[in-house]
Amino acid sequence: MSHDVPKRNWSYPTAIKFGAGRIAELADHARAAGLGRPLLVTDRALAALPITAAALDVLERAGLGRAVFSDVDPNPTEANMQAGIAAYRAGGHDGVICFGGGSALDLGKMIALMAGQRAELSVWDLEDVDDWFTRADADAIAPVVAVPTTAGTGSEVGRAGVLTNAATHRKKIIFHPRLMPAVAICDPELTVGMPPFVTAGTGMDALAHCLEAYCSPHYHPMSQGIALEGMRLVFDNLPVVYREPGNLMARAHMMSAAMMGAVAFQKGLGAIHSLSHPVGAIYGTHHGTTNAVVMPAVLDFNRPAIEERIAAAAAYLGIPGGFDRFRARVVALCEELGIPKGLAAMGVEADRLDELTAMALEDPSCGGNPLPMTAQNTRALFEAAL
Ligand SMILES: NC(=O)c1ccc[n+]([C@@H]2O[C@H](COP(=O)([O-])OP(=O)(O)OC[C@H]3O[C@@H](n4cnc5c(N)ncnc54)[C@H](O)[C@@H]3O)[C@@H](O)[C@H]2O)c1
Ligand SMILES: [Fe+2]
Repeated sequence: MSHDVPKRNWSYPTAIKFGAGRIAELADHARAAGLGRPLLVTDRALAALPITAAALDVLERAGLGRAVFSDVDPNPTEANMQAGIAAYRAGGHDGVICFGGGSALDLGKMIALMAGQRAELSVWDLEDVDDWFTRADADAIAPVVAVPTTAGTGSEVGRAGVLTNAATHRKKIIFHPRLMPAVAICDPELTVGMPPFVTAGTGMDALAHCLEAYCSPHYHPMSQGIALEGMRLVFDNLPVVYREPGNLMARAHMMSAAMMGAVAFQKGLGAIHSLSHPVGAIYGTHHGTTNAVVMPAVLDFNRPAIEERIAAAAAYLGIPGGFDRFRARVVALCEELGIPKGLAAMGVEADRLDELTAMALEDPSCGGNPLPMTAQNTRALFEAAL
């Protein structure tokens, strides 16, 4: 019966240097990854913070310079990428240090991916569809060192970046197997200064990755286990870091949960992400916060397909009472974290739901949802989440 065994491509993460204070090792790991003239890519707000100056000091003391590119928007765009490529080429750099949240990490990865490619290749030709990545010259991809300062996207252990096409208002997942950072430096001290709403939203992104991976129907038992334990880490630690920003152990657990979510979601994402991507592309809302807002409605939507599976998760997580209590726990967590009560509270307009529905159905995350998504049920889902 060997023909019943599914064919799958699994890939597991990069080297991870985990622990408080490990940013002090940045120059050593950058050199080991082959970087002699790195460009540190971060965003404008982070560029002004002491954690960034301290990281640059480490590089400078080791003779690696302190070149920075910080023209990065939240939900970064192709224009950000082109400006970054120009800075990379002008500085004669030989690799990228991605320093920040998902926006800076992804944009840094896009610069590393595209700076050495032939001029005719558009980044949109490398969308995560079929084997489009083969259009890129793999040997031209610059090495990347990733330093997350949020605990949510897990981009530091992933092979993709999310880029917004400002012309079409589409958020696209750009993928290449060689885009995996050579090393990720995960220092929980870097996440302590996140504003509370960023702590909340990014932590809910990690939960969304674990939850969607766990519920996805695809066969991937390793991801299944990782997603379940990732959910436990979020439920146990996200309220703690929100209340006590300086709790380093809880911050460390959230960094682990973020990476576990990203490792797990190679199993698949689902309706949470397919709804959230168009909302983020049109309204510029924070990704993880948007995921949290739609999460209860998506749980209800998928209930017929996931009720038993969620009951099993609830039992593992110490939430007695099956699906209903699990859902109630998600809602209570959102309330505790001050997550907006619906998409309307984030500025989403009812008269744009048809457009958002069409965009959600184009999003590749749909494919991992436990139930098929149609124009009718997706529009109804948006209404429920409004
Ligand atoms: N590559 C992936 O697999 C993947 C997965 C999920 C999401 N994403 C993408 O990542 C982006 C979101 O990333 P994010 O949620 O990490 O937010 P973000 O990178 O947009 O950062 C949010 C805000 O927090 C600030 N900030 C970050 N770290 C800080 C710190 N330590 N102290 C103070 N301020 C800090 C930033 O300056 C920014 O203003 C979206 O574009 C999303 O689509 C990517
Ligand atoms: Fe996400």
